[in-house]
Amino acid sequence: MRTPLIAGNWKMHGTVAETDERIAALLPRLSTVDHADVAICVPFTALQAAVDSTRGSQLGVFAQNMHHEPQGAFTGEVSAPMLAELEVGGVVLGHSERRTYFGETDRALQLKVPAALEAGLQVILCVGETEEEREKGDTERRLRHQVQEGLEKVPSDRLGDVILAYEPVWAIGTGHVATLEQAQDALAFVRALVADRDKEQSKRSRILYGGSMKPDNAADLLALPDCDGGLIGGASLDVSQFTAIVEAVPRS
Ligand SMILES: O=C(CO)COP(=O)(O)O
Repeated sequence: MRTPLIAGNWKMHGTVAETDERIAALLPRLSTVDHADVAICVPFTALQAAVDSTRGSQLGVFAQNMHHEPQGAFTGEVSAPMLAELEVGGVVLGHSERRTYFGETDRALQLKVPAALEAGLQVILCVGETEEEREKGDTERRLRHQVQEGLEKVPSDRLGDVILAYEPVWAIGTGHVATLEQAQDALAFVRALVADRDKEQSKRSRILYGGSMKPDNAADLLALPDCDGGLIGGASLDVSQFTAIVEAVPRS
Protein backbone atom coordinates (compact mmCIF):
# COMPACT_ATOMS: atom_id res chain seq x y z
CA MET A 1 0.00 0.00 0.00
CA ARG A 2 3.01 2.32 0.48
CA THR A 3 5.06 2.64 -2.70
CA PRO A 4 8.74 2.46 -1.73
CA LEU A 5 10.91 5.46 -2.58
CA ILE A 6 14.59 5.43 -3.41
CA ALA A 7 15.94 8.98 -3.36
CA GLY A 8 19.51 9.87 -4.28
CA ASN A 9 20.79 12.86 -2.34
CA TRP A 10 23.56 14.23 -4.52
CA LYS A 11 24.45 16.89 -1.91
CA MET A 12 26.85 19.50 -3.40
CA HIS A 13 27.74 17.35 -6.40
CA GLY A 14 26.63 17.97 -9.95
CA THR A 15 27.29 20.77 -12.38
CA VAL A 16 24.67 21.09 -15.10
CA ALA A 17 26.89 19.11 -17.46
CA GLU A 18 27.43 16.34 -14.91
CA THR A 19 23.73 16.28 -14.09
CA ASP A 20 22.76 15.87 -17.75
CA GLU A 21 25.33 13.11 -18.14
CA ARG A 22 24.28 11.19 -15.03
CA ILE A 23 20.57 11.42 -15.83
CA ALA A 24 21.18 10.26 -19.40
CA ALA A 25 22.95 7.18 -18.01
CA LEU A 26 20.30 6.58 -15.35
CA LEU A 27 17.05 6.84 -17.30
CA PRO A 28 17.47 3.76 -19.54
CA ARG A 29 18.35 1.69 -16.49
CA LEU A 30 15.16 2.73 -14.72
CA SER A 31 12.85 2.03 -17.64
CA THR A 32 11.76 -1.34 -16.27
CA VAL A 33 11.29 -0.13 -12.70
CA ASP A 34 7.63 -0.18 -11.72
CA HIS A 35 7.91 -1.33 -8.12
CA ALA A 36 9.33 1.85 -6.58
CA ASP A 37 9.38 5.61 -6.92
CA VAL A 38 12.84 6.96 -7.71
CA ALA A 39 14.07 10.52 -7.26
CA ILE A 40 17.24 12.55 -7.27
CA CYS A 41 17.90 15.53 -5.00
CA VAL A 42 20.20 17.91 -6.84
CA PRO A 43 21.84 21.30 -6.19
CA PHE A 44 19.72 24.40 -6.94
CA THR A 45 21.76 25.24 -10.04
CA ALA A 46 21.06 21.83 -11.60
CA LEU A 47 17.31 21.75 -10.86
CA GLN A 48 16.15 23.23 -14.17
CA ALA A 49 18.37 20.88 -16.18
CA ALA A 50 17.21 17.90 -14.12
CA VAL A 51 13.53 18.79 -14.52
CA ASP A 52 13.97 19.25 -18.27
CA SER A 53 15.78 16.00 -18.84
CA THR A 54 13.49 13.89 -16.65
CA ARG A 55 10.18 15.28 -17.96
CA GLY A 56 7.85 12.40 -18.84
CA SER A 57 10.07 9.87 -17.08
CA GLN A 58 9.55 8.11 -13.75
CA LEU A 59 12.51 9.92 -12.17
CA GLY A 60 11.47 12.64 -9.73
CA VAL A 61 13.53 15.73 -8.92
CA PHE A 62 13.90 17.19 -5.42
CA ALA A 63 15.71 20.24 -4.06
CA GLN A 64 17.81 20.01 -0.92
CA ASN A 65 16.57 23.04 1.04
CA MET A 66 14.24 26.08 0.88
CA HIS A 67 13.13 29.09 2.93
CA HIS A 68 9.74 29.02 4.65
CA GLU A 69 8.61 32.43 3.35
CA PRO A 70 7.29 32.62 -0.21
CA GLN A 71 9.40 35.75 -0.88
CA GLY A 72 11.14 38.53 0.98
CA ALA A 73 14.43 40.08 2.02
CA PHE A 74 16.33 36.83 2.57
CA THR A 75 19.51 37.15 0.52
CA GLY A 76 20.71 33.87 -0.92
CA GLU A 77 17.52 31.95 -0.19
CA VAL A 78 15.03 30.16 -2.44
CA SER A 79 11.33 29.66 -1.65
CA ALA A 80 8.86 26.81 -2.10
CA PRO A 81 6.81 28.59 -4.82
CA MET A 82 10.08 29.21 -6.72
CA LEU A 83 10.82 25.49 -6.67
CA ALA A 84 7.26 24.62 -7.65
CA GLU A 85 7.47 27.06 -10.57
CA LEU A 86 10.41 25.03 -11.92
CA GLU A 87 8.21 21.91 -11.62
CA VAL A 88 10.48 20.47 -8.97
CA GLY A 89 8.61 17.61 -7.30
CA GLY A 90 9.79 17.98 -3.73
CA VAL A 91 12.39 19.07 -1.24
CA VAL A 92 14.63 17.48 1.38
CA LEU A 93 14.35 19.34 4.68
CA GLY A 94 16.38 19.10 7.88
CA HIS A 95 19.25 17.03 6.56
CA SER A 96 21.82 16.58 9.32
CA GLU A 97 24.44 18.42 7.27
CA ARG A 98 22.16 21.44 7.18
CA ARG A 99 21.53 21.10 10.91
CA THR A 100 25.25 20.72 11.70
CA TYR A 101 26.90 23.16 9.29
CA PHE A 102 24.19 25.73 8.58
CA GLY A 103 22.33 26.03 11.87
CA GLU A 104 19.06 24.52 10.63
CA THR A 105 16.76 24.32 13.65
CA ASP A 106 13.67 22.30 14.45
CA ARG A 107 11.86 25.62 14.84
CA ALA A 108 12.71 26.63 11.26
CA LEU A 109 11.62 23.21 10.04
CA GLN A 110 8.28 23.67 11.79
CA LEU A 111 7.61 26.45 9.27
CA LYS A 112 9.36 24.93 6.26
CA VAL A 113 7.47 21.62 6.19
CA PRO A 114 3.94 23.09 5.91
CA ALA A 115 5.18 25.81 3.52
CA ALA A 116 6.55 23.14 1.18
CA LEU A 117 3.33 21.09 1.31
CA GLU A 118 1.27 24.21 0.70
CA ALA A 119 3.28 24.92 -2.46
CA GLY A 120 2.54 21.42 -3.72
CA LEU A 121 5.98 19.98 -3.01
CA GLN A 122 6.63 16.58 -1.54
CA VAL A 123 8.73 16.71 1.62
CA ILE A 124 11.45 14.39 2.86
CA LEU A 125 12.02 15.42 6.48
CA CYS A 126 15.30 14.04 7.85
CA VAL A 127 15.75 13.06 11.48
CA GLY A 128 18.44 11.14 13.30
CA GLU A 129 20.64 11.03 16.37
CA THR A 130 24.37 11.65 16.72
CA GLU A 131 26.75 8.97 17.95
CA GLU A 132 26.99 10.72 21.31
CA GLU A 133 23.21 10.81 21.69
CA ARG A 134 22.98 7.09 20.88
CA GLU A 135 25.72 6.25 23.38
CA LYS A 136 23.94 8.24 26.08
CA GLY A 137 20.66 6.42 25.39
CA ASP A 138 19.10 9.61 24.00
CA THR A 139 18.12 8.30 20.57
CA GLU A 140 14.37 8.19 21.18
CA ARG A 141 14.31 11.55 22.92
CA ARG A 142 16.12 13.14 19.97
CA LEU A 143 13.85 11.51 17.37
CA ARG A 144 10.73 12.48 19.32
CA HIS A 145 11.79 16.10 19.44
CA GLN A 146 12.70 16.25 15.74
CA VAL A 147 9.57 14.48 14.50
CA GLN A 148 7.14 16.32 16.79
CA GLU A 149 8.59 19.76 16.02
CA GLY A 150 8.90 19.08 12.29
CA LEU A 151 5.29 17.92 11.99
CA GLU A 152 3.76 20.29 14.52
CA LYS A 153 2.19 22.70 12.05
CA VAL A 154 1.27 20.07 9.46
CA PRO A 155 -2.54 19.64 9.31
CA SER A 156 -3.61 16.19 10.52
CA ASP A 157 -5.01 15.20 7.14
CA ARG A 158 -1.63 15.88 5.47
CA LEU A 159 0.55 14.05 8.00
CA GLY A 160 0.79 10.91 5.88
CA ASP A 161 2.06 12.96 2.94
CA VAL A 162 5.31 13.82 4.73
CA ILE A 163 8.08 11.39 3.92
CA LEU A 164 10.40 10.91 6.88
CA ALA A 165 14.01 9.80 6.57
CA TYR A 166 15.72 8.24 9.55
CA GLU A 167 19.40 8.99 9.07
CA PRO A 168 21.61 8.26 12.07
CA VAL A 169 24.30 10.95 11.84
CA TRP A 170 27.05 8.43 12.69
CA ALA A 171 26.12 6.34 9.65
CA ILE A 172 26.22 9.16 7.09
CA GLY A 173 29.22 8.96 4.80
CA THR A 174 31.06 6.70 7.22
CA GLY A 175 30.47 3.24 5.75
CA HIS A 176 29.23 2.37 9.25
CA VAL A 177 25.64 1.31 8.52
CA ALA A 178 23.07 0.81 11.30
CA THR A 179 22.38 -2.80 12.21
CA LEU A 180 19.07 -4.16 10.99
CA GLU A 181 17.76 -4.12 14.55
CA GLN A 182 18.84 -0.51 15.16
CA ALA A 183 17.30 0.57 11.88
CA GLN A 184 13.98 -1.25 12.37
CA ASP A 185 13.65 -0.02 15.97
CA ALA A 186 14.17 3.58 14.93
CA LEU A 187 11.94 3.36 11.85
CA ALA A 188 9.12 1.82 13.89
CA PHE A 189 9.61 4.45 16.58
CA VAL A 190 9.31 7.23 14.00
CA ARG A 191 6.09 5.68 12.67
CA ALA A 192 4.75 5.43 16.24
CA LEU A 193 5.45 9.13 16.72
CA VAL A 194 3.32 9.95 13.66
CA ALA A 195 0.66 7.56 15.03
CA ASP A 196 0.60 9.57 18.25
CA ARG A 197 -0.80 12.41 16.12
CA ASP A 198 -2.98 10.23 13.85
CA LYS A 199 -2.90 6.46 13.61
CA GLU A 200 -4.50 6.20 10.17
CA GLN A 201 -2.14 8.77 8.69
CA SER A 202 0.88 6.90 10.09
CA LYS A 203 -0.03 3.89 7.95
CA ARG A 204 0.46 6.12 4.87
CA SER A 205 3.77 7.62 6.05
CA ARG A 206 6.73 6.56 4.00
CA ILE A 207 9.75 6.21 6.26
CA LEU A 208 13.16 5.87 4.63
CA TYR A 209 16.47 4.70 6.02
CA GLY A 210 19.60 6.69 5.14
CA GLY A 211 23.25 6.31 6.09
CA SER A 212 25.80 4.24 4.18
CA MET A 213 23.14 2.34 2.24
CA LYS A 214 25.00 0.47 -0.53
CA PRO A 215 24.14 -2.31 -3.00
CA ASP A 216 25.44 -4.96 -0.60
CA ASN A 217 23.32 -3.96 2.40
CA ALA A 218 20.28 -2.44 0.67
CA ALA A 219 18.16 -5.58 0.25
CA ASP A 220 18.22 -6.40 3.97
CA LEU A 221 17.46 -2.82 5.03
CA LEU A 222 14.70 -2.40 2.45
CA ALA A 223 13.03 -5.63 3.60
CA LEU A 224 12.55 -4.32 7.16
CA PRO A 225 8.86 -4.06 8.06
CA ASP A 226 8.91 -0.30 8.65
CA CYS A 227 11.37 0.61 5.89
CA ASP A 228 9.69 2.23 2.88
CA GLY A 229 12.83 3.06 0.97
CA GLY A 230 16.19 4.73 1.20
CA LEU A 231 17.86 8.13 1.08
CA ILE A 232 21.17 7.45 -0.57
CA GLY A 233 24.21 9.74 -0.48
CA GLY A 234 27.53 8.56 -1.87
CA ALA A 235 26.18 5.54 -3.75
CA SER A 236 23.66 7.72 -5.61
CA LEU A 237 26.49 9.42 -7.52
CA ASP A 238 27.38 6.12 -9.15
CA VAL A 239 24.71 5.10 -11.65
CA SER A 240 25.42 1.37 -11.31
CA GLN A 241 25.34 1.42 -7.52
CA PHE A 242 22.20 3.56 -7.43
CA THR A 243 20.44 1.30 -9.91
CA ALA A 244 21.47 -1.76 -7.91
CA ILE A 245 19.86 -0.25 -4.81
CA VAL A 246 16.64 0.44 -6.74
CA GLU A 247 16.69 -3.19 -7.89
CA ALA A 248 17.09 -4.31 -4.26
CA VAL A 249 13.63 -2.98 -3.34
CA PRO A 250 11.46 -6.03 -2.60
CA ARG A 251 8.78 -6.65 -5.22
CA SER A 252 5.63 -7.40 -3.29
O1 LIG B 1 23.18 11.66 4.01
C1 LIG B 1 22.80 10.72 3.35
C2 LIG B 1 21.64 10.84 2.45
O2 LIG B 1 20.94 12.02 2.70
C3 LIG B 1 23.47 9.41 3.39
O3 LIG B 1 24.75 9.56 2.87
P1 LIG B 1 25.64 8.24 2.57
O4 LIG B 1 24.76 7.28 1.81
O5 LIG B 1 26.80 8.75 1.77
O6 LIG B 1 26.02 7.70 3.91
